[in-house]
Amino acid sequence: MSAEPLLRVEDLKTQFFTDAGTVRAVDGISFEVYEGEIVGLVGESGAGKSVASMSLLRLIESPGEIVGGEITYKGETIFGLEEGPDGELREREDMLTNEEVRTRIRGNEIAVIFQDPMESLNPVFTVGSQLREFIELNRDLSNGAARQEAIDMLREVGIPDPEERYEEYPHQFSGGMRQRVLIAMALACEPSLIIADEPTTALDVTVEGQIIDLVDELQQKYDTSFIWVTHDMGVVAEICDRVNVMYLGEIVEQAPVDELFYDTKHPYTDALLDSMPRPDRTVDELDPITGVMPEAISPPSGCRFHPRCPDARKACKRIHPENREVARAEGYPHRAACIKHDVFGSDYEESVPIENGAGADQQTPASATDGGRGESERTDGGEHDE
Ligand SMILES: Nc1ncnc2c1ncn2[C@@H]1O[C@H](COP(=O)(O)OP(=O)(O)OP(=O)(O)O)[C@@H](O)[C@H]1O
Ligand code: NI
Repeated sequence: MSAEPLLRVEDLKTQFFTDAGTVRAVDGISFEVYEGEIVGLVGESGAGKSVASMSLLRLIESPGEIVGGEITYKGETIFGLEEGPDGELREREDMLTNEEVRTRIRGNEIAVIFQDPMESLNPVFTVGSQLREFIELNRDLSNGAARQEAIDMLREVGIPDPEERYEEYPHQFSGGMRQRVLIAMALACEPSLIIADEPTTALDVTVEGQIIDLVDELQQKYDTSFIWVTHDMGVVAEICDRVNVMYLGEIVEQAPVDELFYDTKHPYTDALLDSMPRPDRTVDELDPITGVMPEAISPPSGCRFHPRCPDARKACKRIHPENREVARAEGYPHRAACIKHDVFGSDYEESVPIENGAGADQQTPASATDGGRGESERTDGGEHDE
């Protein structure tokens, strides 16, 4: 593990101010991406994975806003706040301007691949011309040189007959082929980091496997770092070096991938793993995670997972744990936000178990159970605006 991470995210908070209330979509997440590694962001739908990804490139639009935290990329401040003379938070002086993020960072340094290639490809232009124009704009190449580069890139990502396919339109490509084009586009400017938001979710399993193999191969060749967003633990196992598990806007566990699978420290990760089909288990043995994830608008008190957690005790309703280092593996921290671990020094052991599962009310919002989130204790002792 090299000294300085490529990307450092600290206590990032992104909220949406809606008529129904404030959606705390990303609620204080911290993680790093080192050079050449593939870091997973995994969790159920609504966990905040996409909002977190978009925040990294400052692509959040109104009514959404990054309200706190710090994003540092290669020593530059993509986002950072400081306290002004009047005590109000303001953007830090060294924070990159919108213009700088747009021209210097997006595409050139950090590229994004989205789930639906049709959102990123224009149906009325040929695939080749779009790729060529993108390369021309970003790399200062002549039209002819950019065209050749585009064809080479199409070949590189495994598009057969790239000269002919260059002249075709996006609808003439299959889903998997379109996703390959987006990978070519992401790689075209040789970025140091690619954020891939569920890029294989819409594909069938065989094609998904092919795309994952391709990314693995390209990653080794170019040494590009990736943030890989997915809800699929199988994909995580295939591709990630380290993993962040998200639940309701928070990272609840973070570890190198083998460590996460074989020495799981958070009950939510356990539940995700149990709900995943595996070769050593039959379908009947699959345990769906009980209950549904509550809304990010009114998260439960204490540990946000406690209403669905098989290990939950009364203390879990009260204490809101931060993601704290509970072990080390392969030179990296293994962090978990669960007070059953000794490092939290909580009264978990003496606390009475809560009935979850059959018969128990899974979805009781905080307000109905424990007087609301306002009464949660934080384990980090820091000040929190709850
Ligand atoms: N524009 C918006 N306005 C209001 N709320 C939003 C907006 N975009 C996202 N959210 C909310 O933010 C939370 C996190 O959403 P996000 O899309 O990041 O989840 P996700 O983990 O990417 O889920 P999925 O797997 O379905 O893509 C959700 O509660 C969602 O409803
Ligand atoms: Ni998403």
